[in-house]
Amino acid sequence: MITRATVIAALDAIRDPKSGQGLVAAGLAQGLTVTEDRAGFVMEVPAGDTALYAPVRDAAEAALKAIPGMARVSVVLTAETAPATKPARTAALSPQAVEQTRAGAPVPTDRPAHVRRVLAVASGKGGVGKSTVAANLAAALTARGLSVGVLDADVYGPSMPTMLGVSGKPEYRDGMIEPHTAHSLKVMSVGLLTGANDAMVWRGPMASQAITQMLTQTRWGTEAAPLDILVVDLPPGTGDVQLTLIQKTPLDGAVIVSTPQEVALADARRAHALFQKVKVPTLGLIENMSGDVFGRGGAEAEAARLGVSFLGDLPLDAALREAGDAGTPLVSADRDGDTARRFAEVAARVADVLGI
Ligand SMILES: Nc1ncnc2c1ncn2[C@@H]1O[C@H](COP(=O)(O)OP(=O)(O)OP(=O)(O)O)[C@@H](O)[C@H]1O
Repeated sequence: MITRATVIAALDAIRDPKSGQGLVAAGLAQGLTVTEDRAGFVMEVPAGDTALYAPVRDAAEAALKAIPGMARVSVVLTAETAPATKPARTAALSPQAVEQTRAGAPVPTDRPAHVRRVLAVASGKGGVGKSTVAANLAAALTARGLSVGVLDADVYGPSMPTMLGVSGKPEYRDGMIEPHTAHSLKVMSVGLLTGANDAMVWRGPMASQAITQMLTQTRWGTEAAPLDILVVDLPPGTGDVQLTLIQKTPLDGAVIVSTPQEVALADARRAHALFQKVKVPTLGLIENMSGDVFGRGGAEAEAARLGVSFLGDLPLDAALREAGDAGTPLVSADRDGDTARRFAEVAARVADVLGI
């Protein structure tokens, strides 16, 4: 029988690199749950500090696994939503896009060519696993035999290059950007325009211009081989950047990812309100990190309150993070696993409501 005191002692033996205090004392073990043979918690750190804290998470995981009798450990490292003001950086935009970035220049809102459906994956709050869900949902849609693209529009922290294992500036050919292909997905990311490790935030007009360009000038499909669905990973939050993006992107629907906690659900409500404002249908809510640490069922109840569908829940599963860190979505790496099956159910509901 593992006691809470044993777990706290193990965690406090690990130092927060910033304050020098033990992890629990430093307030870095949120939602700490200890059951008979399991322990888990969430480490929420400021955006930009995730690289600093990744080894700390690994050390915490190792320390908990070393406790005799411990069967399962879940430590989730998440970043707070990026602050709104960060220095703007110059992105590698095409000459047309630079021209369109001028104040007052019209922004095209055309649909991307040869793409049947455009789906947004959104979250009101950062760090709830939106990108993980987007990558695995996309993989689950390909497993249904659909042709699928992923547009990583998360200007605050583009994670698709890492999660899908793609790198290198995309090529322009015949006036179009050639997307990368990985795990049968066509991939384009805001991170590929400047480099995946280049932490960067664009100002609103620059960001939405870059995304419009990636949306409409990428060769997602051809007349002979159209793309069935493009999954757009939006930046987390419900501010002006998100509003501008969803106004300028021709979306057929949105799914909102939330953890079961009230604070994330409140932000999910705001995200739904934002989509209502611009008349994009919310196809439903997805509960991520469902289970011991955060509880479960919060998103389903919230969906009922909002009058939208509940699309399914996804467990807190360290394998999801490990697969993402290694550049292969878990759904592709372990097709028959329990988590892949849960994603398949969500994908079936999404495909059904979009009529693909
Ligand atoms: N169901 C899960 N089980 C375990 N770990 C998860 C799960 N979902 C996401 N994670 C991990 O949580 C962290 C945050 O996930 P992710 O980057 O997908 O979140 P996000 O909401 O897109 O973040 P951001 O708001 O920063 O863009 C990552 O380390 C990811 O691997």
